[in-house]
Amino acid sequence: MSLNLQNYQVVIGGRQIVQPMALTVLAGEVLAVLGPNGAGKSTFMKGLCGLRPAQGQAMIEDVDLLHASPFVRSQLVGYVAQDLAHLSVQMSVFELMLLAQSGGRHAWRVLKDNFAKAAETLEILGLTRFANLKPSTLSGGERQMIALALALVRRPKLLLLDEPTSALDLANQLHMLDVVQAYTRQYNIITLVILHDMNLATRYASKALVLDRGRALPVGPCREVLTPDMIAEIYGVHCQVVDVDGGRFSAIYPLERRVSPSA
Ligand SMILES: Nc1ncnc2c1ncn2[C@@H]1O[C@H](COP(=O)(O)OP(=O)(O)OP(=O)(O)O)[C@@H](O)[C@H]1O
Repeated sequence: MSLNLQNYQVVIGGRQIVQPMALTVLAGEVLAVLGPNGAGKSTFMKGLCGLRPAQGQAMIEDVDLLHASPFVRSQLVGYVAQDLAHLSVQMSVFELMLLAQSGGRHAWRVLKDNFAKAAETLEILGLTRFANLKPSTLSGGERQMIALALALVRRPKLLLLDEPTSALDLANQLHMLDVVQAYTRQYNIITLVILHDMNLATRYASKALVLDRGRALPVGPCREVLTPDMIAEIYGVHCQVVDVDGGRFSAIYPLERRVSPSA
């Protein structure tokens, strides 16, 4: 299984937000999506799950996501948005975990295995203690973890995460991305994750896609893409890359801003 984008682009109100691009991501891979503020990362991702008017082709398992029905798309794609306002409902986390498995059907019945999947997913993420609480009573970071659980409980083939760690403390950033990486490998799915933190990207993603004003730079392994030269050119920041823990990790350390950022 793979995700194949051909001539994929997003135009909104006559403005080309994502320029025509091609991309292949293989099953079991985590692809980090990076780029400056306003580069088009969220729009790129929303186009794949039908929330923005994308053109071209986005094939997964012989289905073109751009022409699939919302129900078919919901069976294939799990999406965690940046804005989690939709979690402010008068339902408990466990009820939402059951609802998430309905795939958007109007006539919805709770199936026997829906309960087991909901409980198991909360357990994997260490969220069982929140099952009977309403998301509105949880912290921003806890809600981000719940949003991931709601995406995973539907066993997606394509997992799309828009800055999933933005509200998480250091331990939970690692916990969330450990789970995402392990889940991606274990279930052989495809994960695209928007991250601003390049160190998290190099640690958890096998490849990186950098968007610059809607234009996709060539995709490759994080260490080959996230170089000081690229960061200086695209972000206007002078960085040093250092090996950490005997080369097990590489860390990108910003030294100084070279030019004023555009956003
Ligand atoms: N619905 C919309 N209508 C018109 N323009 C939009 C819409 N959504 C996004 N844009 C524009 O598209 C550009 C890219 O926005 P997008 O949110 O995709 O960027 P991003 O890379 O995710 O940014 P950030 O890192 O700040 O979240 C911005 O200039 C934004 O104003």
